Amino acid sequence: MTAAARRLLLVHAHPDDETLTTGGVIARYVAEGAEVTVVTCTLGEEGEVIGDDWAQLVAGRADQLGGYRILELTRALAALGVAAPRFLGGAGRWRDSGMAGTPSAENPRAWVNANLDEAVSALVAVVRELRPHVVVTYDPVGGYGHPDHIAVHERVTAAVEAAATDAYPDAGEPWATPKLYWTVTEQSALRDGLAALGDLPAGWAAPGAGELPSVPDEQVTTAVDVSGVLDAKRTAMAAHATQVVVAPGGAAFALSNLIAQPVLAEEHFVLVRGTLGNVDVSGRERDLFAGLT
Ligand SMILES: CC(=O)N[C@H]1[C@@H](O[C@@H]2[C@H](O)[C@H](O)[C@@H](O)[C@H](O)[C@H]2O)O[C@H](CO)[C@@H](O)[C@@H]1O
Ligand SMILES: [Zn+2]
Repeated sequence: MTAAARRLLLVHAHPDDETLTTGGVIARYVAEGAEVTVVTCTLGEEGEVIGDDWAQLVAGRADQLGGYRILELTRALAALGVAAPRFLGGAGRWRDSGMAGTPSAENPRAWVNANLDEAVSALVAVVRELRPHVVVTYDPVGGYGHPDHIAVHERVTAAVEAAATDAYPDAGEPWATPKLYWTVTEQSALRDGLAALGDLPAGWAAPGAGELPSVPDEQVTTAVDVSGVLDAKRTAMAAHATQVVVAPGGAAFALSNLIAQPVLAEEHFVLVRGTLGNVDVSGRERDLFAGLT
């Protein structure tokens, strides 16, 4: 398969997720000529805001953060080489549900309250329109347990399966996606990345044991080298300025909780649909499109 023919679809919950866990593969595969589409399911309306400049945009005050995060996402995707954001159901269709246990999950427009059939059929239509060779989404716990991430995992999994059948006949011609992956953080990469961080910026803290999500190394099927595009990934992180701050020197980043996380030179995945392609001596693929002729 030529690089230009390769089609990758990534489905994420909020603006910033695409960069934080898959910004490297987005930039790498765009640079290699693949067709890369990022679909985001909410505008991130319930986010906190780093700094004072845009602090009054939050949900409990002007409630304009979602609109502003469209700009941040546009800038971040530009840094990764993707022309424009794409929101499931159109910008504003579903709202950020907030962290687990917060009242924002009561909002009828919240992603967690979406009509399941409507959400899955919208995802089926995207899959059948784009006919991706590879789809990437979250693992069953949504990475770190955010309700919106868990719902994205469940609905993307259902949609990839349904898209291959004659279900949702109004959503386009069936398409069997060859490979579906979960984006994950490998335990040893996180451990070693944290150990390599030098002094942290004032006010930052190192994570406690187990505070950051990761999976045992043996669960990782695919490790993609993104060392060549880390500057683009850092620029994209910085574009999400209300959500993410990159430490001087670029080795670490933090969200609004100022818990230090390493910027890793590999991004890790678990293949959950499809066949493992050519693997290296460690038994891992090094390419999401491995094995696709
Ligand atoms: C990476 C991600 O999914 N961010 C979400 C998350 O934001 C976190 C949340 O505000 C938490 O309370 C903070 O401690 C943490 O620092 C934030 O990253 O949840 C938000 C609300 O649903 C969402 O907008 C944001 O994109
Ligand atoms: Zn998120």
